[in-house]
Amino acid sequence: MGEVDPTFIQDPQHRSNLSIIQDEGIPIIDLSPINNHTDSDPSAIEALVKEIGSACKDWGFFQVTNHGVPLAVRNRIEEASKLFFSQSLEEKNKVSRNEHSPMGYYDAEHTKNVRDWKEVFDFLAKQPTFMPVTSDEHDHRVTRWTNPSPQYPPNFRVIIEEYIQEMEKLSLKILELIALSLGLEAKRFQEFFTKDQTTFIRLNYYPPCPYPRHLALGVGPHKDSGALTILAQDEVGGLEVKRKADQQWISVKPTPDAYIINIADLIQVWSNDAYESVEHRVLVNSEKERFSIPFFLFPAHDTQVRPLEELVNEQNPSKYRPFKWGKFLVHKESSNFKKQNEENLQIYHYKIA
Ligand SMILES: O=C(O)CCC(=O)C(=O)O
Ligand SMILES: [Fe+2]
Repeated sequence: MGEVDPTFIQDPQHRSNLSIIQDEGIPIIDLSPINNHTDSDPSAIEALVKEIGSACKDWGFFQVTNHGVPLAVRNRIEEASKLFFSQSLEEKNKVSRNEHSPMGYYDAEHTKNVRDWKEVFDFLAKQPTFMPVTSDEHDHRVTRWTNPSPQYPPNFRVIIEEYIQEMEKLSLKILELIALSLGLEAKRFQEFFTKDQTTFIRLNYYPPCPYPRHLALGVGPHKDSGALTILAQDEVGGLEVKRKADQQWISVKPTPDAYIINIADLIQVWSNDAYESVEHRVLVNSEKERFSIPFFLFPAHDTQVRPLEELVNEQNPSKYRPFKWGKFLVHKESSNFKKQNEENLQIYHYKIA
């Protein structure tokens, strides 16, 4: 092993404990009641909504099976991702992210000021995507983000776009179930995603890590921004979720062809804290490389975010001041590079004391 690069070293409080807890883990939810169109039995849907509600409340994380996403579409993007990352650094850097275009390849992402042991390739769902230039409320300038055009592997863009379409469909179905579980109309969240979404997809590649496992992390502890995340992980494992019941890190066992869903910051605010965005992280592996693909469902930059009026009343007043999604995101991204002791600082920033 060579010398340890200090930029990868986690603070002692964030280092991974070597004894991994394997319990039954996050709930696995069968979505066949909504995908089985010939007999959509109302009582089966009701039971499903209950299951989703409990999973959101107790864990903020769950896996779904029988989700309707064709396995071939997933196989194609997983294969393409492997081919892309297997290229030389010089080739990958031809589509690297830069100040003007934050999409594309990047190998130096930091979570809370510590470098992650990973490489990523980011790709927008909508092109162009509009974003505020700064987080300053009085700065009304908006910039256009576009996608890079990787030459290898062949049809990379088409394969990614096909996968994004499937993720969009699945995310809307899950949002309907979440809305129903909160006692809202099924399509309540739809309006936030009909126009100018800022959604993007990330291909993650975690190379084998030569450092002692407790020193570095694939991704440091964090909560996801946006409404929800749909994650495809391969069979290697390494994702851990902080269990709400006792704050223990619990590993998320890979389940073939399942997707992992997690509640992100906006559902926390929309639901006025009924459902919370949960911390998670990724361990490094000394022998095996690992691939994962998160789809981050984000609304339009000018979406005004606040607890939904149906969910606030005198007994349960709004816990957040309204804020603009794009400003929040730009603020959060910029502070990812600063040292922070408090998780999810930006949401607290809008919290009414
Ligand atoms: O790779 C994983 O399993 C999770 C990655 C993650 O949490 C993220 O990219 O936000
Ligand atoms: Fe994440």
